[in-house]
Amino acid sequence: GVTKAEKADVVIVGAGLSGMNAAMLLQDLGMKVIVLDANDKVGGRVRTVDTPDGPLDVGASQVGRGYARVIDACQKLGLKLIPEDRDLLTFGVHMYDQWIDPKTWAANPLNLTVGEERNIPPHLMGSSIVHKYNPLKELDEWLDPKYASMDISLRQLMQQKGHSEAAIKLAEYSSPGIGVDQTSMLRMWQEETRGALDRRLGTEPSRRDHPFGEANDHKLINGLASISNIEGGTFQLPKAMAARLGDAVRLKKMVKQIDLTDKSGTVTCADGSVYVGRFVISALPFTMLRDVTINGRPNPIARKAITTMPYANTARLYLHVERPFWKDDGMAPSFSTDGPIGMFWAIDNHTGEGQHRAMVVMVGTVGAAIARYGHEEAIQFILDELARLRPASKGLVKVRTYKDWARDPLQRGCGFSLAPGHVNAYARKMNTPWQVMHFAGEHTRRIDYGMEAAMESGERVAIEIAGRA
Ligand SMILES: Cc1cc2nc3c(=O)[nH]c(=O)nc-3n(C[C@H](O)[C@H](O)[C@H](O)COP(=O)(O)OP(=O)(O)OC[C@H]3O[C@@H](n4cnc5c(N)ncnc54)[C@H](O)[C@@H]3O)c2cc1C
Repeated sequence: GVTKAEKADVVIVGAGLSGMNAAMLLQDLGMKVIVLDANDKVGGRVRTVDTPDGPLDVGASQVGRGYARVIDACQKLGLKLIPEDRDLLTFGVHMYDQWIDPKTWAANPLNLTVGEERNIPPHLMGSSIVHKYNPLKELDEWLDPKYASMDISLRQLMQQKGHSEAAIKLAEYSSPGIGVDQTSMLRMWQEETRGALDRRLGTEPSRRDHPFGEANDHKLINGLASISNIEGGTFQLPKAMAARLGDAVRLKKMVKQIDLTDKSGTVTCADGSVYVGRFVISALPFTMLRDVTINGRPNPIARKAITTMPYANTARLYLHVERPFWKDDGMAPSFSTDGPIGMFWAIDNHTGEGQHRAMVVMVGTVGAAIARYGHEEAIQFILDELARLRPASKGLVKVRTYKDWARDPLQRGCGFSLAPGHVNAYARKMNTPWQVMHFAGEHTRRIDYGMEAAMESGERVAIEIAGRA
């Protein structure tokens, strides 16, 4: 039969933080909104899983002290922020198939880097170089055309600055972003510059005793730790936002087609339901929007962004450690490796004794590579590799859950990236509305990152639409 279209002022596609923040703001302005999500739950990349160790965040978990919008939303919705209970134990380094002591690395014969490079621990080469040459001071400067010549890869930057091939090789395992060839420096520096802002909000540099040290400072400033979590798991936030939006949120609505004119947008779902809005907001990652048929006036910039924007992956195996096996083998509890499992994070329970949590964290090229394995196959592969590197861990680690975001059929990645050349090709213009369709989502950020970037983008589109309505 013929389906009658439901009408709204704004039809929002995607019930992640960005889509729902836009929806709440527009609803507050008296507009009728409908939010469509393909999943059977809201939240997108905010997801909490129940485990025998309690609620576990497999997506976003860390709330920075500078997350004004996230913190504000938590306060309004009655959610409690608690200091992050995650201290990473000391890191060892396994590279070239052996254990390396970062303290004696400068004199290690395996160290083929030259000059100053020799003093950089091998697993920090990428991030150190990115930091060293970051010219940005302001949060939105990465988009300033004066930096157009820096829309290049880390390999190109290192070659320009005269770094050794050995240093570039090391950076391959530790560069922020997807890899030394895949990510624009401007994209890496945007994230670095934003991260530095949070670090300046009260964390003393002297306390930064390891690369993730900023998460390690439990000192409260204005009642907030440097990193907080949402009590009960981060999913409490999208859950409370959805409750506030009430029946405006429609689940299991897989959007297939968007037809745009200058007056309205028509959104069609896989189940045949149709929604018409004076405005449409796309709050989908471009990995998903590229599967939606969009009919409208030709828009080469948006098409290029939607179809070519790369996405990084994060895959993590969450473990319960029965007994601290690092006391048996005498090695550093956590480690970084140039092999296929990337990083093992041993997470302190604040006593050093007894049971611990741990995570195998795979990002960058390692995160991309693991996505070729199915769920069970990946778990076995990771456990085998962990047991090979740390035989003492055998039998002492229990799997709590595994999440590979590239294999999530509604996400296909953990976060947007921009390839060398992409900032110049489309990033400065991609947020321009496409007729009545506006673009939200963490990938449309200007100044923020993580969940706060999703919230920032939801606020921006709500203001854009309020201005046109
Ligand atoms: C492993 C991991 C760790 C992270 N850690 C942190 C952290 O500690 N701190 C932090 O601040 N940020 C973190 N982030 C980033 C943060 O989760 C994201 O920036 C943010 O949640 C993105 O929100 P969004 O609204 O842009 O998109 P999403 O959350 O991706 O929302 C998009 C929605 O669209 C839906 N959808 C997809 N296709 C369709 C379709 N065709 N039709 C209808 N609906 C569709 C999806 O189901 C989803 O709900 C992390 C992310 C990951 C993956």
